[in-house]
Amino acid sequence: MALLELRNVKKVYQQGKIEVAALKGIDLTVEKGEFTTLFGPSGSGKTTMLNMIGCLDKATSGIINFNGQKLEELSKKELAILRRYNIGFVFQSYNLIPVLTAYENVEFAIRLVNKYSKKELKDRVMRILADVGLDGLENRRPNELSGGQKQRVAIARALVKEPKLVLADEPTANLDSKTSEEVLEVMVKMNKELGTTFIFSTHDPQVMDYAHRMLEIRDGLIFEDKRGGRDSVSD
Ligand SMILES: Nc1ncnc2c1ncn2[C@@H]1O[C@H](COP(=O)(O)OP(=O)(O)OP(=O)(O)O)[C@@H](O)[C@H]1O
Repeated sequence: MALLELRNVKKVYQQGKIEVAALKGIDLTVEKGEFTTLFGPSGSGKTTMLNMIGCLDKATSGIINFNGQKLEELSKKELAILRRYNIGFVFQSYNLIPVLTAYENVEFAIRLVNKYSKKELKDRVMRILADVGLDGLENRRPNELSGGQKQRVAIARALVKEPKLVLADEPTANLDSKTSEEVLEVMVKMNKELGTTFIFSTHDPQVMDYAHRMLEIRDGLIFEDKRGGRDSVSD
C-alpha cells in the first residue's frame, strides 16, 4: 500500500472577495521510502501542497489518503494526533524555540509523543543529534549555532519520533551552497538508514540531484513527474 495518495486535490483560498485556486486537481502516489522534491515557480502551489499533506490545512475538495486513513474523514483532534505521531516538519526558518538548547528542542518534540521511558527518551535524543552531526553541541541554544547547525537540529527534531513522513518547505533556502549540501546529505542519510519518506519543496537546482523523484508544479498542477538521479532505498 502506498504511504500517500492524493486524488484530484483542489485548494481554493479566499483573498478578500477574490478566490485563488492554489491547487487545481493534484493526483499523486508516494511510496514508503521515497525522497521526493517539489519544484516550480513562486506561487505555483508547493507550500499549499505540503500544508494539505501535513494536515496543517484542509483541501477544498478531493481525497488525501495517508497510511490508509482518509484525511477528510478525520476530526481536527484526530488530524492533530495523526500529525503528531506520523509527520515531521522542517521549515526554511528552522522554527526552533530560542530559549531551549539543541537537546531540549529535540526532546520537546518527542515528549509530546509520550511513548518512551525517560532513559529511552534521552538515548533517542542523543543518538539522533549524533546522527545529524551535532555531537558535542547539545547544550547550545539556537543563537549559538550556525544556519546549517540550526537546520540539523530541526531535522533531528523532525526525525526523533520516527515519523513515517518528513515534510520540508525549502529547507536549504537560507543556507549557502556548501551548507545546503551538508544538510541534504544528512537528509539522504536518514532516508537511507531509517527508510523515512521525505517530500520537500525547493527552488534550488542543486537539491534536485539528491532526489529520487522530481515533481514540477506549475499553476496548481503537476506538470512533470520525473525519476531523479539517486537510487531508491528499496533498491
Ligand atoms: N493563506 C492564503 N490565503 C490566500 N492565498 C494564499 C494563501 N496561501 C497561499 N495563497 C496563494 O496560493 C497560491 C499558491 O501559493 P503557495 O504558497 O502554495 O506557492 P509556492 O509554490 O509555495 O510559492 P513559493 O515558492 O513562493 O513559496 C499563490 O497564488 C498564493 O498567493
